[in-house]
Amino acid sequence: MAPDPVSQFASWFADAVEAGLPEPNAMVLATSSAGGLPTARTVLLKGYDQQGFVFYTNYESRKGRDLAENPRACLLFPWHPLRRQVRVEGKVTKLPREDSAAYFHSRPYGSRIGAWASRQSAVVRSRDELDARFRELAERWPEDPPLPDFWGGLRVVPSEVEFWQGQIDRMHDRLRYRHTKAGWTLERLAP
Ligand SMILES: Cc1cc2nc3c(=O)[nH]c(=O)nc-3n(C[C@H](O)[C@H](O)[C@H](O)COP(=O)(O)O)c2cc1C
Ligand SMILES: Cc1ncc(COP(=O)(O)O)c(C=O)c1O
Repeated sequence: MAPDPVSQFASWFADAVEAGLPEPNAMVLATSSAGGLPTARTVLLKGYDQQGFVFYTNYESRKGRDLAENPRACLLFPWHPLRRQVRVEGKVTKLPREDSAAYFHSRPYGSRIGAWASRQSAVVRSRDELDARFRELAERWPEDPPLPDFWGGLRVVPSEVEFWQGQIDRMHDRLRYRHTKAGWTLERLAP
């Protein structure tokens, strides 16, 4: 195992890509409201480094509202064909606007209009209404829509990262990194 979880993640992520897993960067993001109600959904990992794990979303979506009132999250990478999973826990911070803008402008035009057209997680009357909103916004910005102020990146800053490897007889390997004042400590957990 690597001395820190991000280096170890890099190695397992490379294995997931190499193995040809569909959407190896898909991860389940769990959040909870201030009242303690948990929810989970899939998002795409768009970057990671020693600072943490980054994804992009609508800040006013259900997950966005959860994270505004309770900025803690758990990420789960379900790499079943490799008999592996990785779980990341930590605090969540917003990306600087310039970083969100750089990513937003790298997205296909339609996805950028889509971000504007979708009040993510709100109830919509019909598919037609959604499509009309898309067309209206595409007319407003025939090219280069700006970054919406309600959209951008979030970073999960890891405090614990667990690497799980399936083994025979359900005697799996579970190795957990925990951030302490002294740096990262690595512990083995019972399967
Ligand atoms: C494979 C996959 C990847 C997804 N990636 C994202 C993403 O990166 N960002 C995002 O906002 N929603 C993404 N979604 C949609 C979310 O799962 C979810 O439906 C949406 O963000 C609204 O979630 P919420 O109402 O809990 O906030 C993805 C869905 C799937 C199935
Ligand atoms: C609503 C939504 N936002 C953001 C993303 C992130 O990916 P991309 O920036 O590649 O569209 C996805 C991916 O499925 C998505 O469904």
